[in-house]
Amino acid sequence: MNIVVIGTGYVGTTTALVLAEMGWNVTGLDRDENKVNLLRQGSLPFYEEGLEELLKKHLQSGRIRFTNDTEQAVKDTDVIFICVGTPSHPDGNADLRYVQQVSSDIGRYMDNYKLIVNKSTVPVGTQERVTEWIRNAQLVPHSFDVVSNPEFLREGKALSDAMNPDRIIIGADNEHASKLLQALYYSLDCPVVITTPRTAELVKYAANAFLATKISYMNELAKLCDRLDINVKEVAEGIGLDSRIGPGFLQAGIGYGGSCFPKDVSALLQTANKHGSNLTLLEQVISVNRAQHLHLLDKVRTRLGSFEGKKAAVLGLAFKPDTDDIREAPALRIIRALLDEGALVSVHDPVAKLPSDLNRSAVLCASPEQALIGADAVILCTEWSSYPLLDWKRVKQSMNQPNVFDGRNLLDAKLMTALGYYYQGIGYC
Ligand SMILES: NC(=O)c1ccc[n+]([C@@H]2O[C@H](COP(=O)([O-])OP(=O)(O)OC[C@H]3O[C@@H](n4cnc5c(N)ncnc54)[C@H](O)[C@@H]3O)[C@@H](O)[C@H]2O)c1
Ligand SMILES: O=c1ccn([C@@H]2O[C@H](COP(=O)(O)OP(=O)(O)O[C@H]3O[C@H](CO)[C@@H](O)[C@H](O)[C@H]3O)[C@@H](O)[C@H]2O)c(=O)[nH]1
Repeated sequence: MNIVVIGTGYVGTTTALVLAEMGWNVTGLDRDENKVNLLRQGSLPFYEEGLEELLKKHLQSGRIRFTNDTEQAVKDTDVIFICVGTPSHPDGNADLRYVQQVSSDIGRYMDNYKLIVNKSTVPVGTQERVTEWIRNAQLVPHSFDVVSNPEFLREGKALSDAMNPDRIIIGADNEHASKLLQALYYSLDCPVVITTPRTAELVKYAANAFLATKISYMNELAKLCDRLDINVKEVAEGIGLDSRIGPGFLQAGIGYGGSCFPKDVSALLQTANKHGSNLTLLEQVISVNRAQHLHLLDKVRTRLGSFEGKKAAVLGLAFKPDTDDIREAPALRIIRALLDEGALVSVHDPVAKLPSDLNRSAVLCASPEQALIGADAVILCTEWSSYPLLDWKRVKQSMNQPNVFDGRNLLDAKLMTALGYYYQGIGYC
């Protein structure tokens, strides 16, 4: 069986490699020639542990290839996975232009039956729209099925999440299509939920919105903990041991970012609004998240007085560790606020780079030690595992004032205080 995966971003590349690892012949298709060339040479267009080795392995085994020839790729295949981006419109609705474009391409070029599997995160009703877009673009009628099969991988853990999923959701409107997809996934050992396409589409948004709600809840609780002198990490441990709550996604911090939670929570709200339903809880989840970085900045301001002329060393740019993705990263909000208030900002991240609009106003340093020289405050924004290993005793000598504001509650508060730092986390840590 030949499979084409359209879109070679995080989801497409990971999906293509996992399918190749299962033994299928896979073609990765992207309209971005640079990405296709990089992948052909065995390099990833983004940072993700473990994927490059698998890419090299399957380029060699011949089970994976990359192309930007849509017509040929569609004609040569039996199964097509759609993994293109679904960014936000300014009003929060999902922008489906890439999904529409690939659907039209599929319709135009198909010459026999195809199973089309949508892995992009799309609003309820999109499976029906994709079906219509394909049908409208067909020059000669051919049969096809469109199945909704949302993806749940996390950046930084893409490979292990895709190889060992908690569940597979298959939203199909006929048994033939759902059986075909189940056969493709034969080697994955996890529960499979067979449902309608619309339910599958909602499951994806509902999962992300629920996880975002857990985070905003802990972030609000952390502010209360700061007033009560209670450690929010201990509260998280205490409630997380309740099997009905679970320990995951209870880490308070400077808010969630990334290419998924912010856009998906907004898109779900838009869906609710369009259908006359209120999801007021989610409105609060968003507003808590938008303001969460300000809580840390207030702590810095209280300590330093004003930011004018002060030097802040920001550790971590990426929206989470083990990725170079800076989309909606809380660190960027913090850097922009510091610069607006006259601070000098030095930044370190093991892999992420500054966006072009901050390239001149903030300084990206090659090491955390370099970023800390002359600093009045360290502001830790991403919990990279290398930061606790820094020689904090030594680097203190190079700072102007030994202040550490830990936006991810990563460092050991007692140790930092014993070393002579003024240390503040989120939620009396
Ligand atoms: N990033 C994640 O961790 C993640 C996890 C689960 C689900 N998702 C969802 O999966 C989808 C893809 O996310 P991503 O992060 O991989 O996106 P991405 O933006 O990193 O990659 C999308 C790719 O699609 C390509 N593309 C767009 N239009 C095309 C066309 N007409 N023909 C060929 N290629 C085309 C782009 O060039 C790009 O390389 C989104 O809907 C996202 O919400 C993402
Ligand atoms: O307890 C926590 C857990 C996470 N975060 C933050 O939440 C954001 C998202 O983290 P995470 O969910 O680990 O990363 P993503 O790669 O964005 O993955 C989410 O979004 C993907 C795209 O839809 C889904 O596939 C995944 O299941 C879902 O976890 C990051 O900024 C984290 O710092 C917290 O603040 N506290």
